[in-house]
Amino acid sequence: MEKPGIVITGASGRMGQMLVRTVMESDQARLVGAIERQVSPWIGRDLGEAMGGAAIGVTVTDDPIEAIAKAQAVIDFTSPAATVGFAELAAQARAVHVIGTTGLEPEHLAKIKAAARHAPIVRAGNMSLGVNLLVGLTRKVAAALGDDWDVEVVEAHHNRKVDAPSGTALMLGEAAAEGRGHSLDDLRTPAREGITGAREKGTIGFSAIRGGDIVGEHDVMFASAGERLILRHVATDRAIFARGALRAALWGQDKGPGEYDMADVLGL
Ligand SMILES: NC(=O)C1=CN([C@@H]2O[C@H](COP(=O)(O)OP(=O)(O)OC[C@H]3O[C@@H](n4cnc5c(N)ncnc54)[C@H](O)[C@@H]3O)[C@@H](O)[C@H]2O)C=CC1
Ligand SMILES: O=C(O)C1=N[C@H](C(=O)O)C[C@H](O)C1
Repeated sequence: MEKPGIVITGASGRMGQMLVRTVMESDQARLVGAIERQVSPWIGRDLGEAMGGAAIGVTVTDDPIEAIAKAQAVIDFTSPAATVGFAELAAQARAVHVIGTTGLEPEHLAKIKAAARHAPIVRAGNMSLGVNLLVGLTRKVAAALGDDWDVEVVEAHHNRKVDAPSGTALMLGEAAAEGRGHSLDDLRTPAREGITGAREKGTIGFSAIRGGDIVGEHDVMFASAGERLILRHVATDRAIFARGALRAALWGQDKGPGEYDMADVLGL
């Protein structure tokens, strides 16, 4: 059987380039397309050459309809508005859509849900094995410790990141809330600034650091009187996200329409 053909969106981005390398090195998938924005200087160029290497016979395009029509999977780490458009096109092509994009608002999620009626969509704010294990640990620790343990999620990322809190921080916050039998919407504290008043018992707070080339660091802090428990994940290489995304694209090949996450892919 032919290996699944993969299209990478946002191919010139930090994750896009990492995904291209990961798919090219894989013996289980073929790279069949690379999409960028119309304004990108990479449009019309051979992808391998644009990345500073040898030609690979894939031309970067700003025509997602043509590129996605020949794909069995679309791996997409771009922006919320772009991702919604790609979800519709991947659904029309009955291709697996792997979404790593973060910063998605309820209106984007509603459109993604609609697209998932026609094809499988795997979406996660973090595609690494370590973070997805940490999500499960966070749920368990939050359930074991009562709400006299304050939960704070602290994340740090590079200075080009545009959304906060990170998608991972929100996954961890949601897991802590679930452990306490709530949804994050019930327990989330607004960002702190000025005279905020004392901390409300049982709530979940978020802090975001942006600087330099930090790949991604997340702490879930449980703070009580006299002690603190901190669960930590540190990403030092974007390859962990790209490997997870390719794994999701391959896993989705025999799945029916629907919304899935990395816990499904990893069997957690
Ligand atoms: N779920 C996960 O494991 C991870 C998620 N991310 C998320 O992935 C997203 C991208 O992150 P980076 O690669 O660091 O950003 P980036 O800014 O380096 O790359 C994004 C790329 O998407 C392209 N793009 C935007 N709109 C487009 C459109 N309409 N058509 C085609 N291309 C388009 C941009 O030109 C750019 O090249 C962010 O939301 C980030 O939070 C990043 C790392 C891991
Ligand atoms: O933008 C990034 O870089 C990352 N984004 C994801 C997030 O928002 O959590 C995953 C990872 O932390 C890197």
